[in-house]
Amino acid sequence: MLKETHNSLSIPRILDANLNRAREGLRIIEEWCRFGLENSQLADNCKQMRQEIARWHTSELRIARDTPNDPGTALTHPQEETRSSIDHLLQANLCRIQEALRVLEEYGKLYQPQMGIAFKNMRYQVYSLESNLVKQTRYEKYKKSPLYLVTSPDDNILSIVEAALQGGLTLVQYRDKNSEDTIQLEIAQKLCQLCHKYDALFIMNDRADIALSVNADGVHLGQQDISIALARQIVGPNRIIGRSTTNPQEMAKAIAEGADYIGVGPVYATPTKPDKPAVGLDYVNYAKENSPIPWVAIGGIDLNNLNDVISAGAQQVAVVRAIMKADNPTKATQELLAKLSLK
Ligand SMILES: Cc1ncc(COP(=O)(O)OP(=O)(O)O)c(N)n1
Ligand SMILES: Cc1ncsc1CCOP(=O)(O)O
Ligand SMILES: [Mg+2]
Repeated sequence: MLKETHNSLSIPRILDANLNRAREGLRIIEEWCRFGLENSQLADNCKQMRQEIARWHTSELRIARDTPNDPGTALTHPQEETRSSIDHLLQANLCRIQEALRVLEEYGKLYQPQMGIAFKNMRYQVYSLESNLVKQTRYEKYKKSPLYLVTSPDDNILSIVEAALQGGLTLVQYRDKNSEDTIQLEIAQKLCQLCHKYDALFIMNDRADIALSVNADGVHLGQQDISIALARQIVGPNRIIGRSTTNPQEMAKAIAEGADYIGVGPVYATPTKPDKPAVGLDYVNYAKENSPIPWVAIGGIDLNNLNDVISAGAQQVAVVRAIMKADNPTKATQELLAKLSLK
């Protein structure tokens, strides 16, 4: 099977080690797809790839293994011993799989030409798996966030948002209708890093370009903002796109255009958006009955009326003043979350 010029055991050992590495990495990703995301299609993709790898892992390659004499077994990097989050764990293992597949592609060419081709194809499959996984992981996190903070301009914006994150907030939108682009970019960058430090999602209001440049998790667009199709071109396939809606027609259009979630409101009239009339609880109830995608109630919501919004069917709510103007944003967040968790 081996070409004459490569009849030592070096190449079978390289192939054996990397077949193992790729399989192990895929198994780690598969477990997250299955138990974390409960996504059987992604889990099945991983399984199919593991099975294909197993078919290449013949006894000829396995018997070349010589673990006691492998100088690499004792080598670990401190980064391999710490994983700060699921995202980090997934990233590290996807990287490991891709490296292993590249080794299999290159050294596989010396073993059997078809092996190089097979592992090149698999490398592309893993790129697309990675892309799906990033989106799904983000989207699951979005769906599990009952409370959504939309910011208002404040000199202490970072410390207010951090206080809310300490209270358990997992979803933040940066909304700033007046600052210059350079200021928005700087604040967005800082907020995005802060949110990610707390394992929370960061969404940029209005500006797909800023969302992309700061590596935000998504962008929120209103009826007057750019189209979802254009935003998708700008932010790519893996970021979340939200669209504001005030009635069933706007809801149907946003869904048809591919929004990942919709805003429903303003439920109550609000000084934060004074020119926008309230849509009332009937539209909240309509969303509960009719929206096939996640939706978030927004506008004038606070601790006093939250139960009414929940009773109308809301499972996710967005607030500005209830946190940004609270005396104690950590406590306000905890109180809002406590009510939402009783729903
Ligand atoms: C979650 C959420 N819902 C609605 C809005 C409002 O968006 P839009 O209608 O574009 O108005 P502005 O916020 O841009 O003034 C939102 N930002 N977030
Ligand atoms: C941005 C936005 N979109 C609809 S209502 C609203 C503002 C909500 O602010 P508040 O929670 O302070 O009423
Ligand atoms: Mg807008």
